[in-house]
Amino acid sequence: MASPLIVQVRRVRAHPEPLPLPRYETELAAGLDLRADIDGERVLRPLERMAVPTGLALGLPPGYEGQVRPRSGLALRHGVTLLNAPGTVDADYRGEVQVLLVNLSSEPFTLRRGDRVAQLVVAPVTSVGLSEVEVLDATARGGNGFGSTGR
Ligand SMILES: O=c1ccn([C@H]2C[C@H](O)[C@@H](COP(=O)(O)OP(=O)(O)OP(=O)(O)O)O2)c(=O)[nH]1
Repeated sequence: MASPLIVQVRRVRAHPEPLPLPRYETELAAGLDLRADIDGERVLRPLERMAVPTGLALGLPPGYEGQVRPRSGLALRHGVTLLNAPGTVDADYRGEVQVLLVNLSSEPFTLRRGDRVAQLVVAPVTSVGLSEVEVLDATARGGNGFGSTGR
């Protein structure tokens, strides 16, 4: 396999029981699991949201982004997902990565220290330049969208 892209990671606070660094849980997994760097427990009531600290800051190389994505198991089993999925971590962001969890179920959800709350996918970014025009090139679809092709 090609050598991996190296991404710098910094722990933003010390803790007597540090969490493991994110890792790929299977050989070809796309995402690195992000853990809740909280003390003890925190209950998310139905429809409550929370910026969950991960304890980590990243130094992504220029030309890359971090996508913070939901974990499907949490979503399916507990109705807990991300408000802003996918969250975007910019390559020039040096603050703590946070996970914007929301509890969309009708039951309280208990979050514990070290729980894996989201996954981080690092992806290349295409940076574009905009060219303003009066007329765009014609296509068969034109302005049709929003279900125009039927169900
Ligand atoms: O789920 C997320 C989304 C963003 N961020 C951090 C990294 C990102 O680089 C920064 C800004 O995010 P974004 O651009 O989405 O937020 P904004 O509301 O547009 O804020 P800003 O005006 O600071 O760009 O916040 C996270 O830690 N988690």
